[in-house]
Amino acid sequence: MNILVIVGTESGNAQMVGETVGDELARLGHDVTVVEEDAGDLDALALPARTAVLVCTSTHGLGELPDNIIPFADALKAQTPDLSHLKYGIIALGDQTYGETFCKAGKDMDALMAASGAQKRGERLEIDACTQPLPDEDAVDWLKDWLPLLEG
Ligand SMILES: Cc1cc2nc3c(=O)[nH]c(=O)nc-3n(C[C@H](O)[C@H](O)[C@H](O)COP(=O)(O)O)c2cc1C
Repeated sequence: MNILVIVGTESGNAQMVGETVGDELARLGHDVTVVEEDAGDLDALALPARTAVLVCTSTHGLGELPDNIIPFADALKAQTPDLSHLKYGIIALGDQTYGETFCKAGKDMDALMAASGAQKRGERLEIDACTQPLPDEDAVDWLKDWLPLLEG
């Protein structure tokens, strides 16, 4: 499958998770692209050619998107592309001690993908940095359950 991984990160954790997931997808024989910047140019993302998009983002500020994923979010809001052919999943990194804004960027990206018509597959993975020092392990476990859901 042709899978695009879009990373939102401030200090590298979600980047590590996105790259690990990308490596695993490639190892399994998928055609994978991991995008960590300049995702605001939707044409360059070749979305019509993709089977699925996996958004892997942390949350910063008080529930805000990391800077590097804001152009992608803004492009979705401004252009409202028809992504109804795409399946998507969300891996959200956060910290429970932030309370109400726990993993909010992941939740916001989830809503934006759904608003563009993309079809959600699986539950959003929410990784708590406080209790999970190895977020990439959780992500690879989650990926094993997510991939079969893309078949249908
Ligand atoms: C300044 C700051 C603000 C944060 N705000 C939130 C937040 O509102 N909600 C949340 O769930 N996590 C929050 N976090 C936790 C990060 O999302 C978490 O540490 C994550 O692993 C960082 O991933 P990154 O290195 O990819 O940016 C915040 C972390 C920092 C340093």
